[in-house]
Amino acid sequence: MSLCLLLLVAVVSLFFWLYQVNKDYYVLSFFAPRVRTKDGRPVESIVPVGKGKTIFGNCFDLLMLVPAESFEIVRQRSRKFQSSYILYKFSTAIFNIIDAENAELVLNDQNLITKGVTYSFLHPALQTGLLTSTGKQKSYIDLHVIIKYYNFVTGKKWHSRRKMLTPTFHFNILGQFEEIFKTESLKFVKQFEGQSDINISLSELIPRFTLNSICGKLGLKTILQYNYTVLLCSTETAMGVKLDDMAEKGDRYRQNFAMVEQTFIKRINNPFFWNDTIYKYFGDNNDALALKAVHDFSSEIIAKRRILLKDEQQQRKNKQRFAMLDTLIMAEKDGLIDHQGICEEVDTLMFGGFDTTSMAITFGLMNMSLHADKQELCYQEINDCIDDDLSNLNINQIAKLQYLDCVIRETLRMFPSAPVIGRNASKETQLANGLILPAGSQVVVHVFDIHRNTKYWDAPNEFQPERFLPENSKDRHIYSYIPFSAGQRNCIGQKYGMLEMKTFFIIVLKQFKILPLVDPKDFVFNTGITLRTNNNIKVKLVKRKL
Ligand code: HEM
Repeated sequence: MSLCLLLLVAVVSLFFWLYQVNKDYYVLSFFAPRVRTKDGRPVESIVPVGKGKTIFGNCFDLLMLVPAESFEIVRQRSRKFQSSYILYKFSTAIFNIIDAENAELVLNDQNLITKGVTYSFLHPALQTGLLTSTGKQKSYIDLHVIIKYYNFVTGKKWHSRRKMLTPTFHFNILGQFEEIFKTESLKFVKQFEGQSDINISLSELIPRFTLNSICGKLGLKTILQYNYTVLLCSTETAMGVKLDDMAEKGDRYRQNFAMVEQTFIKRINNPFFWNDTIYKYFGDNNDALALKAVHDFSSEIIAKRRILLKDEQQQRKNKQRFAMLDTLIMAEKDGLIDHQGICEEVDTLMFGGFDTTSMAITFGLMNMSLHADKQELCYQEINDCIDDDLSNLNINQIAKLQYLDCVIRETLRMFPSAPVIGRNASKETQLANGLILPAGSQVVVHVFDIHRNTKYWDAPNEFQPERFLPENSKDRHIYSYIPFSAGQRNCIGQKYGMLEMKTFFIIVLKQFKILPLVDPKDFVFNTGITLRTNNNIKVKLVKRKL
């Protein structure tokens, strides 16, 4: 009897303790520390808190979903809440941002420059290069969870790498790379020589162009000279000249990176797999071979560039090209970076540089195909500014193409290559809206939703490049448009990417009219590292009469 009483007291005490603890921690969501407010108001008076599918908060909302379903669920939440919102997932509070005001707060907060916990899923592929690093790495097991956070304290590593690489993206330096973009774009159109019209699969062809361009920027122009294989959508027949050894490796690199991305998505959707150890033993992680292939490709690039650089240094009188990889190799000589560091930056720049621009070019060509009138405006503007022999195709002339700029911007608004940006609150962070995010909270900026938020954009699903004309953008919140992110961790390659895309469009539009072959209404988007669709995006190129 007395034992029963004792047990009852113990159970009641336990429940009472859990009840008390639950005020500060979402107990059933594996003790997620709760977001608080500065003045003690309920959090819900500032932002809504999403109810989960189970009693475990939002832990299992995305479990077992395919990437297309998880992409749609996130969009549904935005439509439902119509404002930024909080979720509780597996011992973490997640502040989801879908408005410009909160995006501004977060992207400019010094406490929020550390990347989100999910970026650590990219560490096997990219290690801690510029995109994923912040500073000195310290991992710890939170008392009440088994999630490993990457809490970067000093910011030293990221700062020094950013400082090292920023000069290679300087506007004056970019001008020198215009030649690579021009050469690669001309190679792209040359493969269609002699054909009056052709259906092409952009999803296949464009990534080859952008991977080749970034390898050029890394300093590999001379070893990645190859002809493209033309993939005819109708027959899927490979036509053209045999790819050389390096080109095949480039294709394999892309395929292998796609496998690495699959792992990333699997881990995002299943909170148990956020823990490296659990994933190692219970996840079907069969991406070791893919990772090896990805790293072998970049290692080969580095090794080849080391040899080329040695030869070039002996030959060249004055430094003409400031290749990115050269900068890293030089810094290695000065003891500022080691071979491992060079590898992680090369992996990061290749990853950051080819997939983002290839998605933007793909959607850009598709948009032009669907809007003949806008395409014609671009074509007229290009003809007015750029001579047919491309002799004046340079950075200054390109800067005059205002409408083309609007078309690219509008494409990146509708289809942001990086649809999500994630941050980790390295310590307790108070936001100007009154919210207090506990240390370890995750912040997810949904760029896709901000770009389609009706608060800033009329008819957001319509392609209207004119929105970006200066007279139409002056009253718009700056953070309502953040395809390249903003603040300290903004995209280092944005000017490079814009120049590459513009050069490509100029050369393609000068020679071809672009006709539609797909309807975006049929598109099914997927959760991914970059914006993904299940659909093969195609257009028809019709030779212009000169
Ligand atoms: C359409 C083209 C591009 C888009 C839309 C884009 C978008 C972005 C975004 C949104 C971020 C922030 C990511 C985050 O905070 O998680 C970012 C960062 C970054 N991007 Fe880009 N990017 C593009 C092109 C490029 C190119 C061409 C390169 C390299 C040649 C590049 C290299 C990087 C790097 C290294 C970072 C990390 C910067 C840092 O944290 O200091 N990106 N990019």
